[in-house]
Amino acid sequence: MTEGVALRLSRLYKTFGSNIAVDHVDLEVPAGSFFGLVGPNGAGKTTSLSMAVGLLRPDGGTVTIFGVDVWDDPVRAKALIGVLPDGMSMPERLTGRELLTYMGLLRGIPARTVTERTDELLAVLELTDAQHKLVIDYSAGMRKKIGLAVALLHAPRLLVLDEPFAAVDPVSASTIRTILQRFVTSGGAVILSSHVMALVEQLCTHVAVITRGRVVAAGPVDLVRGATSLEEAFVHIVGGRTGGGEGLSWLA
Ligand SMILES: Nc1ncnc2c1ncn2[C@@H]1O[C@H](COP(=O)(O)OP(=O)(O)OP(=O)(O)O)[C@@H](O)[C@H]1O
Repeated sequence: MTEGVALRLSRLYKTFGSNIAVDHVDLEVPAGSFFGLVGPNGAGKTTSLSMAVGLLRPDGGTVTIFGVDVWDDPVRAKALIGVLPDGMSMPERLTGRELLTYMGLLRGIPARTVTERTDELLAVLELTDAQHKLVIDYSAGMRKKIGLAVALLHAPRLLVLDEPFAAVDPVSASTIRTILQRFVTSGGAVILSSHVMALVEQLCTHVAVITRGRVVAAGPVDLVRGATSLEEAFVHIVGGRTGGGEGLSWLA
């Protein structure tokens, strides 16, 4: 059933030289779900999400967004998604307001609607005071917030967010959480990557654990974590810790 699936990755595959970054990943993000993608550093999260949104061409497999193939019909697919990439490259020599206006007009949104939405997004994300400052002069957290505003501007049905809470202060994080929860409640779907298990546990309805390019567990959060916390389940699934207790004796 295509309508019930916001994002489907099928046998997604990507190599960089001899390194298999994404190894035949299958993933289904149900419409109306809040989906967390977790995994150790270098697991393949960013690579998977970049392919999912049409930023990086896969070596194999397919991606569909509400049934639209991202690589066969990118224009239709991209109208359905809002993207917050990791280490995003934005036109940084624009002010926050100019950036939103530019992106809105580029998306073909009528000018008056762009202005209304820009005002609202800047206010909700507490960026009104910084609206006339160049994005290049924004802090890391402010960049995340303006990036999120860009992702929301065209009222997408699926949000794909790479580490949306990294460098964001607790008050802003709480604002972003509320916005995302409202987005999901009103029928949208969100997939986000994060290293913060407590946040994924609290926010997400579904989670997938990816390690060495493979999905090793996926499903509703309650099922994946079982009777433990998500963090314990994660450590168990991903394969133990090195502990950090040995070595580095010169530090003592
Ligand atoms: N442009 C690239 N060129 C070469 N190798 C790459 C490139 N991008 C990613 N990789 C490799 O692909 C693998 C997956 O990287 P990816 O960035 O997807 O991991 P991640 O799960 O997002 O990690 P993190 O949590 O540290 O952000 C890693 O081994 C990485 O070194």
